[in-house]
Amino acid sequence: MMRAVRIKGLSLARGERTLFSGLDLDLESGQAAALLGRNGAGKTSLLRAVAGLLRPQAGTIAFEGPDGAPLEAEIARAEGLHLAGHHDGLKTTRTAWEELLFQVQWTGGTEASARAAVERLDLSRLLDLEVRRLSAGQRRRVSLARLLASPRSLWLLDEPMAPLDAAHRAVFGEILAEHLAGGGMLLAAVHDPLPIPARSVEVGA
Ligand SMILES: Nc1ncnc2c1ncn2[C@@H]1O[C@H](COP(=O)(O)OP(=O)(O)OP(=O)(O)O)[C@@H](O)[C@H]1O
Repeated sequence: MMRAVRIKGLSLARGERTLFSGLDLDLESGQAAALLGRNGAGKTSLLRAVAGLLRPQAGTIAFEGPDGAPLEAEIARAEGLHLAGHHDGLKTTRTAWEELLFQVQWTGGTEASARAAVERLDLSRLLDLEVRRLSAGQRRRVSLARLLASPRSLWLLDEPMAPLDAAHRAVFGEILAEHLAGGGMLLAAVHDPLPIPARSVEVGA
């Protein structure tokens, strides 16, 4: 199980432009960090770099298991983290249930865990609808259900609450608190405060 992420001296660039450099961030089991910064500062890019989808210009991103044992980055990423972004990666022509089940099974969860997540995120009435017919908030709840249904230590979330209504923000806050209490970690790009205690990390120049 992943117990820590250590980012040292990280620089990221898009095209010719350096977004930020020299970023250090340690995240350990049970901790949350809120990535703050203006539009275009590089918060999404940082999440993608941690997920292994964007190669750093400089610096390192390392993952640790129990007792500080280093984890091989490729395995840590494949088995230890979830990335949920703006583009939620849901296939729009599948029904909500087909898509959720596919994603949950792909990431190591079970049908039973998917059903439990459906209950928790109040998705039962939406399951037969094609993803393209869901509202932004409903779609986001489908993608958050995946996090619940296939347990992974590190959640990388890009403005997770933006499309959620007040009631579902409250549920989401409880889910985050449980994830951290169970030893999980959270790195979230946000413009509004997270509904749980989190360290603030300013991204960008
Ligand atoms: N595929 C890409 N190719 C080139 N530039 C990109 C690409 N994706 C993003 N960028 C640029 O990288 C910069 C950082 O984008 P990023 O999405 O990481 O910012 P952000 O801090 O998450 O912003 P926001 O608060 O608006 O979500 C932006 O200027 C953006 O235009």
